[in-house]
Amino acid sequence: MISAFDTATIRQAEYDLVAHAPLDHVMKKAAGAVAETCAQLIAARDLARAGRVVALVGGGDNGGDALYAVAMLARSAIECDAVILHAEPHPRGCQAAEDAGVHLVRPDLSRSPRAVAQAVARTVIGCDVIIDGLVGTGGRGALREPFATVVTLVRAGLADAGDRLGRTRRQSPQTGHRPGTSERSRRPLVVAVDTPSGLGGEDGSVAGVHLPADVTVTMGALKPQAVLPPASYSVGQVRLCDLGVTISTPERARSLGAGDVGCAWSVPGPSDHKYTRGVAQVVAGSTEYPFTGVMCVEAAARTGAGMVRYSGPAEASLAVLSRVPEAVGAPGRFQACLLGPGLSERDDARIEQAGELMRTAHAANLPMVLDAGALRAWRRLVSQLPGGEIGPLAVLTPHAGEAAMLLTHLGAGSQRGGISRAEVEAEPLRWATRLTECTGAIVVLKGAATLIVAPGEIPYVQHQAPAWAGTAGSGDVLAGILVAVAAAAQAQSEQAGAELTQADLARRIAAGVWVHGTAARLAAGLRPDRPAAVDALSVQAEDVEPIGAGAPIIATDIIAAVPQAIRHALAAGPLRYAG
Ligand SMILES: NC(=O)C1=CN([C@@H]2O[C@H](COP(=O)(O)OP(=O)(O)OC[C@H]3O[C@@H](n4cnc5c(N)ncnc54)[C@H](O)[C@@H]3O)[C@@H](O)[C@H]2O)[C@@H](O)CC1
Ligand SMILES: Nc1ncnc2c1ncn2[C@@H]1O[C@H](COP(=O)(O)OP(=O)(O)O)[C@@H](O)[C@H]1O
Repeated sequence: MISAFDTATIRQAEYDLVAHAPLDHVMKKAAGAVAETCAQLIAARDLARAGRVVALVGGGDNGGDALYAVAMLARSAIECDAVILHAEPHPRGCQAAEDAGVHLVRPDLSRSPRAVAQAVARTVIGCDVIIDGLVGTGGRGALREPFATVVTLVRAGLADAGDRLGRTRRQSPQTGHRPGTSERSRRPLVVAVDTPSGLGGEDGSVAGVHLPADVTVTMGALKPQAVLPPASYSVGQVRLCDLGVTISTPERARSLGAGDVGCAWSVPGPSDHKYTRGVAQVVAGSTEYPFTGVMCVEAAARTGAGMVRYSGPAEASLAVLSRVPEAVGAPGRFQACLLGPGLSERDDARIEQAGELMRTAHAANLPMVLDAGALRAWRRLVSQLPGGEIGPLAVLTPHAGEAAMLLTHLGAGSQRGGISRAEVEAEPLRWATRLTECTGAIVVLKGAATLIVAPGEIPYVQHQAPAWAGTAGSGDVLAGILVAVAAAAQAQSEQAGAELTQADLARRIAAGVWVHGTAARLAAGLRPDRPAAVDALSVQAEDVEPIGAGAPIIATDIIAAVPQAIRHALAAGPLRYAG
């Protein structure tokens, strides 16, 4: 499990630690982790020369960390510059850097931000690693000048270097030459100290310009921006420097790892049979989208449902049964239902069928997953329920557009005119939380990072899926996985004679999201574990997964990889013995 805490909480814990330690002891430990990371990245470049590092230094302790880091690197013969961008940089850090032979560059800060930024850009040219020590946890609001212009220019320079690299790579087929790791990683890598400058929001939102990092070496504990989107899309690989802080307050967000999923997963034992493993009922597809049900049903079956029942239009039933002959067309008992993928609002018969199943599930307090068409038909469906309440075991799976539509429909925004998709994408946690408050349901807000939010619970955020997973039908596969997970959870509770709680269901749903993302990784040819080894500083530079790693996939490839993803989770989870 990866846990992120509020920045203010972490700062307080760090202050307590620093107060009882010798002068700059904690800062040197933090700087050591930054230096170690830079040295590893440079070593992986396979250079004939020693390598060059440029630190961008702001006025606080974040800049102090950067200065001590370059001092350490300079002592191991790496060429280092520190660009001082504040009138009063950390004095002992500056002294240490100077003593170690770091070249201190002091642009004239009375000049225009552009002139200062150009001086920075000139220093950065040709370096291997940029250490971002402008602003850390002490940052307040959007970056001020000259930092904003410095960051804008450095970003532009990095993009140009990336383009030049791209052109070189495109030429390689003519020469038959395949670029090696060192050539591929020629663009300077950005190592952020604690947090990329400009990313400071506690909820993952991003205000203004920021400097995206390839690696973020974070101190003490993970800050919200390390896991919450959209900020989390700019932290790169996160490495945690354990300063020995203890934090007793609840997390801001959590992410399940393979071992957690292995623990949460229902596995059949000798006394189990198809009914105790969970029966999933799927209502998907319509005359407009006849084949959506195929993906939902197959995904549910491959996730390990004891049985999958399917209801849909006649032509769709034929398609489902020819692809998954194990599916059952006859109605009957079920432990969880999935309503909505490929459901058209114009298909009254199907909406009526979904409404009937919803009433059955609601009356029996069974989990139900509502996706796509069921979200669009919200008013028609939910108004049929007693009190118009969907209940705590409902799981809503909108993407940002659907979430915006539903929030608008529920009157959740403060502005007239409703909520837009862009607003949800800019503040996904805020809006997923709002949606969960308005409905009382578990909300799975899908995206590159998928949030799983339940009222009053710590949100889960899962980052496993590669961007290749954003392909038509991928959400149908997720919905199929989730209904199987929900059916298994309900069946297990029934066996134990206990009520399935919303918190337990939310955790299992997060595990289902992990399986979807991991299956997509495997299908795309990536290793199952996303290289975000937050508890290790020793991860190699090759482990930094570039954007675009892997290969295109289609949704059915994800289904095929589901069993392998589950196998991986179970192997990482506990050994289970009878009794
Ligand atoms: N607190 C601690 O005990 C420890 C802190 N450490 C480091 O210290 C950092 C926190 O240090 P500080 O509290 O000095 O804060 P920072 O160094 O993060 O930021 C403060 C500086 O940034 C400026 N600033 C704030 N908001 C800005 C904005 N929007 N635009 C431009 N400039 C802005 C301030 O004027 C000030 O100069 C951490 O991120 C971490 O890197 C580590 O050394 C570990 C121990
Ligand atoms: N950039 C991305 N990176 C990772 N996963 C993504 C990305 N974009 C979309 N996804 C995932 O792909 C799925 C798309 O679901 P959805 O939008 O409902 O598609 P469809 O309706 O075609 O099935 C979701 O699980 C989402 O999290």
